[in-house]
Amino acid sequence: MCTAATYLTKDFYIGRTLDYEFSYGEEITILPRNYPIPFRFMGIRENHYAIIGMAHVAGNYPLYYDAINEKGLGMAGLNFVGNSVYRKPEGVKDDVAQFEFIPWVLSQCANLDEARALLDRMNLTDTPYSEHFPSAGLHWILADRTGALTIESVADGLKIYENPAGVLTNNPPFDQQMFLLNNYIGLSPKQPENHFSEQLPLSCYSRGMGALGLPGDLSSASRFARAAFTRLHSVSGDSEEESVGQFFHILGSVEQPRGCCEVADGKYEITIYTSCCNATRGIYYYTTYTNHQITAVDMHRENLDGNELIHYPMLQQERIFHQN
Ligand SMILES: C[C@H](CCC(=O)NCCS(=O)(=O)O)[C@H]1CC[C@H]2[C@@H]3CC[C@@H]4C[C@H](O)CC[C@]4(C)[C@H]3C[C@H](O)[C@]12C
Repeated sequence: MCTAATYLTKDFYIGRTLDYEFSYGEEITILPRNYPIPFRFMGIRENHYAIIGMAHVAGNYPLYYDAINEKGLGMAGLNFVGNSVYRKPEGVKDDVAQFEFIPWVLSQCANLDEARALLDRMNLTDTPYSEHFPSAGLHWILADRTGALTIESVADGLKIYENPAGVLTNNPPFDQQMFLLNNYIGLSPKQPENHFSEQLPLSCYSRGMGALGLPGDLSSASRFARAAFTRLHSVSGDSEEESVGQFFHILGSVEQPRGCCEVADGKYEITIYTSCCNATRGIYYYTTYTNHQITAVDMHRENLDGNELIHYPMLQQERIFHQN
């Protein structure tokens, strides 16, 4: 499972957890402005916005999982297995292979409005990257500081939803996830009043009882509700440290410790990495399962006019600061 979220303070942030039982060997990857992007059906784009994100680099091609561009637009792909249905290229609309979706949007759209117009004329195809990489069943969150969309290619077409919750997890489809939030209409960060019965002398015996009933398990619908509640009630200062710190707390509410989600005999899904991109400033922050120190890769510290891919492996070593 995975969870993605957006966050707005002075700057705009977007990030995700990547939860799985193994890693594909992903790296923080910068696609500079003059690195030609070959699209399967749409020609080669020689010049474009610079992009930074997490990608598996295959044959010098960045297969992005999540990324931002230099204009402040961000996007993340999350598993949507069993519901995603892609089409064949038709030569009518813009045919875009599922694995090219993130570079397709981020290379040419400066904001959500431009992306909406692009999505209106797009056909998402099932074309695999190669025989080693069959097309992944995904859905996406696409966001800038003005709002967020969820994009789902399903049996009856390409669905584009406004996403006022600012979070995305996995199944079920997004409209059902939003509907299920109705179940939690009574939840609040404030202490509850006794609406149960005036005939009983009920009272709060602990702090935090306003959100009693918020699900604590790791299922996708439960993570959706928990991440949405945490994000929508989030309070932080607007400095970079406070914003990034708070963002990691939002996604920390849905992180997966090894042992709680068994996917096969003795195999467990864990939060392999958590990212937080400052989309305004082009900085990719991350932590990994084994390294809690927030580490940053800043696209503007690289030559963005270059034409070579730049990639950094995630630092995995936990560093404990010994205070005495
Ligand atoms: C496995 C991950 C989702 C984790 C998740 O959600 N786990 C819950 C399982 S469950 O929801 O409970 O069933 C997803 C998220 C992004 C994906 C890559 C996107 C680029 C590229 C697209 C190509 O077409 C295929 C290879 C490719 C490298 C993809 C591999 C893999 O698919 C990645 C890593």
